[in-house]
Amino acid sequence: MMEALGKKRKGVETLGTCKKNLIPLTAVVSHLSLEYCLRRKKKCKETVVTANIGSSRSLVAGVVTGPPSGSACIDTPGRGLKRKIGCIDAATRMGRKKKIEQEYDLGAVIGQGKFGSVVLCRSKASGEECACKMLQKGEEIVHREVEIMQHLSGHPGIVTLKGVYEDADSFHLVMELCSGGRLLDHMAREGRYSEQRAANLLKELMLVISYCHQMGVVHRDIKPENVLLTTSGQIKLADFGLAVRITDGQSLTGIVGSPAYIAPEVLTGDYSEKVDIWSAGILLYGLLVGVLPFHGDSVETVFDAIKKGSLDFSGREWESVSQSACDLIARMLARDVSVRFSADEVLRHPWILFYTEHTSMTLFSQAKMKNHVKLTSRQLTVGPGMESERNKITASISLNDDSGLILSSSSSTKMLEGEDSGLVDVLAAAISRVRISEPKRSRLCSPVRIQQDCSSNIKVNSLCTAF
Ligand SMILES: Nc1ncnc2c1ncn2[C@@H]1O[C@H](COP(=O)(O)OP(=O)(O)OP(=O)(O)O)[C@@H](O)[C@H]1O
Repeated sequence: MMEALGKKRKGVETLGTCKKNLIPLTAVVSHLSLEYCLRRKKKCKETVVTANIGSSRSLVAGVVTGPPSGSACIDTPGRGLKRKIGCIDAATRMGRKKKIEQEYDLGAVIGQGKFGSVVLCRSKASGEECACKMLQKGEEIVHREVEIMQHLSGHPGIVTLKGVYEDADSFHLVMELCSGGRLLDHMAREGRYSEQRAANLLKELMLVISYCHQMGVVHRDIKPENVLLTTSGQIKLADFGLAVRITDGQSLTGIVGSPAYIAPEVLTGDYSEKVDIWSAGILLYGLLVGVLPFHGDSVETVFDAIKKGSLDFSGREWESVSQSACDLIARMLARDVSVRFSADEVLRHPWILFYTEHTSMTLFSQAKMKNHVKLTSRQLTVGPGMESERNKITASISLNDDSGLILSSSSSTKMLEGEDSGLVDVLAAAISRVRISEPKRSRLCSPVRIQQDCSSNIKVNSLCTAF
């Protein structure tokens, strides 16, 4: 298994040019390595900015952000690296007594980051296979990455950090293994995603992003390279090397991220957690059409496109994409941050609800099969203006006493044979007219306690008290 995975990853890395119908990897990969330059050059010494929070002023720096109020992690700019290393000491007291080699067998390289490699490893005690990220000492960023992974640990959509080991030259971060590879590689292999698949994937991702934001963490590097998959296909957000903690109303500065996915406000000044929504919007765009909206030959031209380029959904590649999907992308890629959707707003968008809510999909399938579904009493009729421009469809939506959406539709045969986007638009628009209650936190984000084996040094959901 260890060898097989190592070989698989090696193969994946060669996917630079693609066969017919596959997405060229370069079309979605963030090949311009901005964060590398910045990490090297600045070692994350981001600008310290001040922001008004109610009556108090708060200092925020990229590396030493203030924690959410009430959190145990309190730091102020000026505390040194030694203080931060205390965090790792506390988290890995047991692990540091032993070298990683005493507890794990190290195997093949399964990934290459810019600051070290990721290898397969197997617990000597339990036989469990994990991934081990090896980072050279001297990168302040390690401490923040560890602290944030601990802070977020326990959510099923986040790679669990199982332990941190240290030797003279490097840190070893032992993480749960995501054998399914990177989302980027799936996109390159499989080509454009269907709307249903993209919506389900985006929903999973947005649940994780929503959780991060609720926990006061901005990831700042959302991209398909950092979305890993398990063997069962569940997504796991990885690489918190650029993540930072933030409180409501605080703003961040410092140009970090991967150029093609960077939000415009990152380039011009203060920014907030909404940068993650922008990056996820770019990812959704890539999932649906296989290219990214803002690209260029150099970092500068990419940044120019991000600042000035407009979204264009009129190309051939968009013909089969529903207007509702385009609407969501436009809301996620709104340059005006005040109107850009939050993670929870994305999750409540009709396009997401349509493809991911059980009632909607059941009805959609029934509509496709029978071309006519009628199930209920209390009718909520889609108005006469709801006829799709692309497909001749009429539909009526009803809401039964159990709040299940009910559809009565008729549509052209042509649409049912292949072009579903019109029906999607009609239903999504209808769904948007139904009052959708505020999602309960438990529904949006239900962190589960991950069982960790006894070799783990990290307590689930423990907060680092050293910051
Ligand atoms: N838990 C894991 N399970 C399986 N593979 C992993 C895991 N973590 C990382 N990898 C692999 O290692 C690669 C590099 O990991 P990661 O992104 O964390 O490193 P990095 O140095 O921060 O990378 P980047 O260049 O994106 O900044 C990933 O793209 C992935 O292929």
